[in-house]
Amino acid sequence: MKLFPNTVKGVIYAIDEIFNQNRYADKVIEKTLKSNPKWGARDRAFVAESVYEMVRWWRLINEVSPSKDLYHLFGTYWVLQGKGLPDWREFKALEPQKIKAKYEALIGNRALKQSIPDWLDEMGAAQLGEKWDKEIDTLNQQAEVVLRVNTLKITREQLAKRLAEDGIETYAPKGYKDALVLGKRQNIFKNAAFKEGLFEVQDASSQLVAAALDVKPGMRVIDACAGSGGKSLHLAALMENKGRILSMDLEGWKLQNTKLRARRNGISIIEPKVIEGNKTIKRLKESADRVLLDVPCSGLGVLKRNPDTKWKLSPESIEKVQGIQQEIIQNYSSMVRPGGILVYATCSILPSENQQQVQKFLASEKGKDFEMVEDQKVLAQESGFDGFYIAKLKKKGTSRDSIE
Ligand SMILES: C[S@@+](CC[C@H](N)C(=O)[O-])C[C@H]1O[C@@H](n2cnc3c(N)ncnc32)[C@H](O)[C@@H]1O
Repeated sequence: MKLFPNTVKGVIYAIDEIFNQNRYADKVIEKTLKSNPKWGARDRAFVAESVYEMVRWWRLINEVSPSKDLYHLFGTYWVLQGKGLPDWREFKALEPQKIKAKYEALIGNRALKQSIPDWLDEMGAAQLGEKWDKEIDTLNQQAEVVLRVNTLKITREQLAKRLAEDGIETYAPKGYKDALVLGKRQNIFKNAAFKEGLFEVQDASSQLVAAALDVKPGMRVIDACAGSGGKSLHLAALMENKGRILSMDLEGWKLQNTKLRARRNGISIIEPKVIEGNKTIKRLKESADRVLLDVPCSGLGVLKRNPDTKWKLSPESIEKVQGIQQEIIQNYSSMVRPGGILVYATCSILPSENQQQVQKFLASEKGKDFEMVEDQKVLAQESGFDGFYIAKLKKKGTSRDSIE
């Protein structure tokens, strides 16, 4: 593959913004692509992919590169990809053989070779034991692009056919009834089928969350950490757009996105509600047949698509989010009616954010009203998709599902 000075310059600019100005990788890439409208599809793909991969392998590249010069770091990344360097002045000081030898000498140092902080390697090994080695290796691979078919508007077969007519090949992964995986990475948001609300982009593991709630048309459902509404939209489709979904979050701007997405999806049963403290929760006591707690988490299960997470996390930030998770399950579980179902989910692979939180809740005063139905510990190495945790709990008492 040939390198071009202007796109490499774009990559260097983006890396500088991310690591020296502390900006988010996805936002920086979006801005870089926007300010270079003349780049073609291949140039854009090259820039986006190179930036994400350099972010992913940042620690390793820095270890192996002869200096911190951004062109040297890019060149080192390029050599580690097994590619040849052009005869540019910026790459003169780089010796590919030396770079490769330095890389080979890292054998046995997992944190460096997998390009993660030491503390994360220690935490992963302590919590996942022998599964950690393969898990971090899998989480360092590129994510596939997965669509969730909006079954309110189209079937999976029909959507696959429609996309194939546009030259977009997909396959239907086994065990995920509404999912389609793209054969090749591309910007699918540009496709007319997206604008018509025929699908959303949502990882296959994430699609297991709404499915775990076992919703029926007509139910009253609360999605208490709804964010921009990924799971709310899925729930609405499973409910055939009948019943009521209260999509709640602390952040109003995220719920605005939920509203826009619901409109595109042809959904009318979603009602956004900003949480204004405990009184909002208290007012909804025992009001829902189903409550989803898709709680904030470390995001360690989705490192494939958000590689910069590992540079932003710390042991302290993980401990802090664990406190919030326990607070949410303790307080928000009160909204489930007797006989109803509570689902606790994270996109983390750490037991301390997952089963240990649920066990702590079940052993507490408020948890005494609940029993575990089942939980799914979805590791990336086993699923082939993101890492997730999904626990389904039932509130004791007689079920009186409010199907209208
Ligand atoms: C994992 S994200 C949710 C993703 C979303 N469910 C989706 O499928 O797109 C967690 C969300 O919890 C929200 N959050 C954080 N603390 C909260 C709290 N105490 N109560 C409710 N929501 C909270 C965050 O704003 C964030 O949107």
